[in-house]
Amino acid sequence: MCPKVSVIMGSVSDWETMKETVNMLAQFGIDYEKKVVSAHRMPQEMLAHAKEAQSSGVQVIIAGAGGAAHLPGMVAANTVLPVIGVPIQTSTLNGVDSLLSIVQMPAGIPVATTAIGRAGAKNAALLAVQILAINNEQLKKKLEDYRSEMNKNAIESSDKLV
Ligand SMILES: Nc1c(C(=O)O)ncn1[C@@H]1O[C@H](COP(=O)(O)O)[C@@H](O)[C@H]1O
Repeated sequence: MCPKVSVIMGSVSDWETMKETVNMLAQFGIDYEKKVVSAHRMPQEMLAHAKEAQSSGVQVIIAGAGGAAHLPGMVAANTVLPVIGVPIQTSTLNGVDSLLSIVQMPAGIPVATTAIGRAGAKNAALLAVQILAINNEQLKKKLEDYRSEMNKNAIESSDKLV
C-alpha cells in the first residue's frame, strides 16, 4: 500500500513525540511512512521528499521539528500538499522556539501548526484523518465514533472525583 500520510521529523530525537502521530494514524487504519528528513542537515533529500510526495500518492505531510524548526515551512514551500507542523518541546526554550519558527509563515505558504509536544503530535494525526475523511464516509464514521468515545469518557470521569 502506498502511504497516504508522510510523517517526517528533523531528527531521531523527535521520535518520542512523533510516535504519538503514527500511533494515532494506525488507530484509524491509515497507511503512513515515517522518516528523518532535515532541511538543515539533509537539504537535497528534503527537497526531493517534498517534490516527490504527491506523485507517490501521499495526501498529507506531517512534519515535526524542534528549535529553529524550518522543516515544515521548507517542505510546504516545495509542495502543494497540505503540511501540518508539529513543534517539538525543547529543553532550552520549552518548544516556544519551535512553535514560533513553524507558525509564523509568510502569506502564500501555509503550514497548519499544532500545539507544542505530544498533544500536538496526536492532533496532527487527527487533523490529517479529518482531511482524508472529506471524501471518505468510512473514515468520517470512525472520527465520529472517536469523538463519542472521548465524550463518554469525559462525562464518566466525574465519577473519579472521590
Ligand atoms: N528543526 C530541525 C531541522 C530542520 O528544521 O530542518 N533539522 C533538525 N532539527 C531539529 O533539531 C533538533 C535537535 O536535533 P538533534 O537532537 O539531532 O541534535 C530536533 O528537534 C530536530 O527536529
